[in-house]
Amino acid sequence: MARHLKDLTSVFARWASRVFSVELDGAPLYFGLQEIKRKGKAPQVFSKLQNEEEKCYSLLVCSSDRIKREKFYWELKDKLLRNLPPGSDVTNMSSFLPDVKNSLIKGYFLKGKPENSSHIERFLVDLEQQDQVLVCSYSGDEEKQHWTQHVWSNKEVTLKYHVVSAETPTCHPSTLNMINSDVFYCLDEVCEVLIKCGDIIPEASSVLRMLPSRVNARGKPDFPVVVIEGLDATGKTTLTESLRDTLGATLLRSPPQCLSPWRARFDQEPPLIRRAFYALGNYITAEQIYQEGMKAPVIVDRFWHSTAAYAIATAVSGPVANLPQEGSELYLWPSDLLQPSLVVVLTLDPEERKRRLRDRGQLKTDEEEELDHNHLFRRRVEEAYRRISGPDCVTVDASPSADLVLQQVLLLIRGKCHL
Ligand SMILES: Nc1ncnc2c1ncn2[C@@H]1O[C@H](COP(=O)(O)OP(=O)(O)O)[C@@H](O)[C@H]1O
Ligand SMILES: Nc1ccn([C@@H]2O[C@H](COP(=O)(O)OP(=O)(O)O)[C@@H](O)[C@H]2O)c(=O)n1
Repeated sequence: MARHLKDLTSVFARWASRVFSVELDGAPLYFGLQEIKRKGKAPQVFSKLQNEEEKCYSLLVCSSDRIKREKFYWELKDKLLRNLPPGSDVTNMSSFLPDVKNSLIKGYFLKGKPENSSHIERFLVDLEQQDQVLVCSYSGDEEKQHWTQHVWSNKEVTLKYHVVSAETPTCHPSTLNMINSDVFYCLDEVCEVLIKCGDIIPEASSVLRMLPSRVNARGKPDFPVVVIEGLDATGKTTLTESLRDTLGATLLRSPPQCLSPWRARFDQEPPLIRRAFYALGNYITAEQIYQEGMKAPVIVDRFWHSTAAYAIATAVSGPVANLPQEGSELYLWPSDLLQPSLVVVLTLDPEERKRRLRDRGQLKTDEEEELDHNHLFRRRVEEAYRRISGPDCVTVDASPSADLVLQQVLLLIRGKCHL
């Protein structure tokens, strides 16, 4: 057995209990495994194959080093699209043990034309030799009613399972691995990721140096702290600047100015690393809030709500129903991070938001770009904002004039913060 398969004893111990999810046309289709052949219809993933002769493969990225694993998975899609013959199809897939935390393994599902199978298989054998991926191929019987999964190891097929339909899991599989991977809940976990990725991203150590040596990220300042949240172009900058001027407050933002030189660099990295960067930004901003909040009220443009809501909304796909359920621990505020006195989320009709974006004519992050043409993503972000608890957020309609929005938020601040 190949070395990486030995390393994966725990994965194989429960291999037959695993469920596999393949994303087709944006929706996940699930299948499971059985050791004994039983009668039944082929799972949808296979019955949906356009061309009956198509060959299918799955690649699961299994390195035990999570930084390398995320980075390899992140870069693998491009590598597949570059190296596979034309006409091959690559979609996202994953494998997990239902309800078992941290059991999710991410990968890709491939379909190729039968005439390209030797080319594809040569490429997959090479890939497997890199000890980072677990390759399976799938074959159907004559009537394509019954499918078998062949687990590869060192160019050989070592295990075979019968493929069967599986029920849709009660929670989206991505939520199984979210804690301290997509969303961070304590500074130590954030630092651990950034320290470990120093080998492949030298900038990580410069970023870590921006963290004050004695962080008082949980301290409570004397003056109120008001966070303004919302999607891009909902009017956060306009409102936060007016609040600063009206209240004689200090205006801060997360990520803080000191991280600007590295932001574009970390925006290109896989979620684990990118989210750790933004999470660190919140802890640096928290320290600044504490210092400034001893002298005057503080207004903050984006904070932990942004980091968590975008991360959760990106990690799950599909409709809002796929988000972690309301009340889930995933929406809990980190216990070591300063809690603002008030969080206001600005909401805006999608058409008006687009109009403001166009008028501003600015470049957007890929995620903001995504918000524009993916209304499901936008709805997931807005709903995740709403579900985050401890401080909860108050939603304010940002479509009236800038002055009316300001007056409304001032009323909220006066009511909640006694200013
Ligand atoms: N209440 C408002 N009504 C109309 N236009 C607004 C309002 N608030 C902001 N804008 C305009 O919309 C655009 C986006 O606002 P901005 O404050 O930069 O948003 P954000 O900081 O949330 O990205 C700007 O051109 C701004 O002048
Ligand atoms: N505190 C923060 C702020 C931004 N972000 C990320 O940064 C992106 C939005 O930043 P942006 O610069 O476009 O926002 P605006 O300040 O332009 O409204 C989102 O994609 C978030 O993923 C974050 O994760 N945490």
